[in-house]
Amino acid sequence: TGTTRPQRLLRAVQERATRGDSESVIAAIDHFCRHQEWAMNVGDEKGFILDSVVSEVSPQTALELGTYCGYSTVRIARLLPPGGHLITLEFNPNYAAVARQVIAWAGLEDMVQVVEGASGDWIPHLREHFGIESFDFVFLDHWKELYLPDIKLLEECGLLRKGTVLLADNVICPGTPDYLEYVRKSQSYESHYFGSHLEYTRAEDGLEKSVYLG
Ligand SMILES: Cc1ccc(Cc2cc(O)c(O)c(C(=O)NC/C=C/[C@H]3O[C@@H](n4cnc5c(N)ncnc54)[C@H](O)[C@@H]3O)c2)cc1
Ligand SMILES: [Mg+2]
Repeated sequence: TGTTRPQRLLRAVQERATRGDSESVIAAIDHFCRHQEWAMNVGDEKGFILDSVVSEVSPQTALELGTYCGYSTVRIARLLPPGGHLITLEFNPNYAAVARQVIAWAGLEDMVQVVEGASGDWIPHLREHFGIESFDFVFLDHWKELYLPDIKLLEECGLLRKGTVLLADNVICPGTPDYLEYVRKSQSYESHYFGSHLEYTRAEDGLEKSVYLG
């Protein structure tokens, strides 16, 4: 029983990145994924688009669905404004354990809450548990067939407000057809597609930014 890929990714961060330097943590993960082992992080090319949307929204409250190793968690948290906070949901305890260490290595543990459990179970309890009124920004990067049910649940729980920005990874590859159709057809969303590539490859992929209109 050797190590898992997330554990090897964490070791690469601890060996190559400088504690407290989130840019070096991001660079260490991208290097690991390009030169050692591909992993399903949003990556540097789509990460640049993620950065620009997060900077534009400058969210006080942010939610991420699917932490995995914490790469996009670090990308988002490093750009939060003073007082900003990111809740990230991850149901695999092994991934959550690695992500917590990656986030801590980047020195961002005070801005981030890694919550272990399934999004469908947790979303109805976020308000009472974390005192969240609504989210300014939501990043979707978990199982692709859960994107649609989970934003519908966020709507039903009143956790979206006029202007909440949703950003969804992988809308082309692996693809999220039912989610795309919904946000592009619904009168409640204003959607825009940012074309890019599947992380660390030349395959087409992209991010869909959808603003909730209430
Ligand atoms: C055909 C094909 C295969 C793979 C790819 C490549 C490719 C590229 C990508 O950027 C991808 O994001 C993916 C992808 O499958 N991502 C799924 C990501 C899951 C993470 O989220 C966690 N999780 C899953 N459901 C939940 C849930 N309810 N509540 C909380 N956490 C959840 C899991 O525990 C994982 O931490 C795949 C491209 C094409
Ligand atoms: Mg993804």
